[in-house]
Amino acid sequence: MAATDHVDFEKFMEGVNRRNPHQPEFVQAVQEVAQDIFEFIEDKERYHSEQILRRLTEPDRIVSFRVCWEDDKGDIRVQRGWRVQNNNAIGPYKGGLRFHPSVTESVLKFLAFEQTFKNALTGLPMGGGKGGSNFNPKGKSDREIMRFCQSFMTELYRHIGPDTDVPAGDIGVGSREIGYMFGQYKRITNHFTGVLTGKGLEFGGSPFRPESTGYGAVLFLCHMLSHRDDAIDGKTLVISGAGNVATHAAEKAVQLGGKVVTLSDSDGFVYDPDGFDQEKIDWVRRLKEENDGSLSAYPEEFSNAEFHEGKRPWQVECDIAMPCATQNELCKDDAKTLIDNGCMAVVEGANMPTELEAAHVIKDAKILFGPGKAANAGGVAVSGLEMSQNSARRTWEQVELEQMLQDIMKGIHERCLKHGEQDDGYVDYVKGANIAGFKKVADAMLAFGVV
Ligand SMILES: NC(=O)C1=CN([C@@H]2O[C@H](COP(=O)(O)OP(=O)(O)OC[C@H]3O[C@@H](n4cnc5c(N)ncnc54)[C@H](O)[C@@H]3O)[C@@H](O)[C@H]2O)C=CC1
Ligand SMILES: O=C(O)CCC(=O)C(=O)O
Repeated sequence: MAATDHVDFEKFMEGVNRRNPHQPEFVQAVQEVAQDIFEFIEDKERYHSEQILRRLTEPDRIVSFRVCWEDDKGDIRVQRGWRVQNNNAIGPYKGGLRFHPSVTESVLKFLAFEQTFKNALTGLPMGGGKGGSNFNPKGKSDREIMRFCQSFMTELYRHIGPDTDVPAGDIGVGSREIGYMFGQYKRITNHFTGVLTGKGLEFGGSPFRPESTGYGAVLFLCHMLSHRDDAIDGKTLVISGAGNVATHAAEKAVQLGGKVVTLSDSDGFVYDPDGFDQEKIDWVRRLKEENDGSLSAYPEEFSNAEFHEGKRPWQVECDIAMPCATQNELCKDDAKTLIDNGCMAVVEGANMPTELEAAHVIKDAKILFGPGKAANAGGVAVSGLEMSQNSARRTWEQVELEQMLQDIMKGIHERCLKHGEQDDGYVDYVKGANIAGFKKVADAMLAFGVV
């Protein structure tokens, strides 16, 4: 095929839309990546003739299954479960499981697609996958969670394995759920093996996995700032979310001299003008982990703070915004408000928290923009290290893992610079991450021929 005969970006996206009806999140994720890839492969014939991007937008396989469980009243409940195995060109499928009522096939396909590039960016040998269920853990008893996890794994176990596919946690799936699922896997298969990451330390988990996503995102932010001869010390941060990623991002930012003034959940956001310190962050963590509570209770405990019901925190003045809750939580108007208020950096702790139009506003303003697939890759990176520890049947110390995470985040930043630095000195981190992630996976696919 001559270079001029290539399918162009618009035609390509028409095809993606046609083949994936009613899957807006997946189409959005593909569009965000494909824009940059089309520019990169313009003069690279093999990527076109071998249809690499077309192949990458068709998951290797999607498994969908019924999850039946019994609630505490004895009623039978039926949920849907999925595992999307997107691409294993550079290693076993790897990526989290999400339990949330908003989970659909589209959401999991977008997450698995993103995960493929993210995992490549870490430099570790991991392919991309994602899974989960529309099960809502909110308000469920511990026994109900256990029965659901066991039922979920009773089907999932036949599709995963330490060299095949290694799931982990995501929204609604923490160490408790991983424990229940690992227990069931072991019981069914009689294998004690590294088939899940994020496990408890007593049974093969890695120190530092809980901290790694949030800490890694702040380390990535620090690299972005230092590339501009700046630092986090003294900066005000607005963070959304109150879960694993948000609270650990807040903790690391505070340790490094930042002032974090918000956290949020699905009920609204807390503004604390005095800033969150370790005691307040621990309180939020306990509220969420032990009591499944709402942040609306925060001002009763810390009197200077305000709770803003049903709102997101992007109106609050800040130097740095870190969306760490969920997808599409920062829209075009939010982006404009942040920029008007003098925000100098948006760094994504969550996966695709920024709507496409908002991302364009941020890029056009030429402020720093750290995409999730680079900024939040520290979590899956330490999961990759947990896989290595399990294979070698050993455990590294926390200090060793912290050092490895630092090196990995530095490497990801360098890979983004390599492909994202523009002639005027502006670094397009989105483009840099997309191209660096794509190139590694694409070159492996080329080596395999047409499969
Ligand atoms: N846990 C991990 O290691 C990694 C997580 N991520 C991403 O980070 C984000 C957060 O995940 P985790 O902290 O692990 O989950 P989590 O379950 O610990 O916390 C999620 C938080 O987001 C809030 N939230 C959920 N839906 C919301 C909505 N519609 N509006 C406002 N708030 C909402 C919840 O209230 C909760 O505070 C997700 O996008 C996830 O995919 C990315 C990389 C790794
Ligand atoms: O640690 C893992 O494998 C899961 C991480 C994840 O789901 C993510 O990076 O979004």
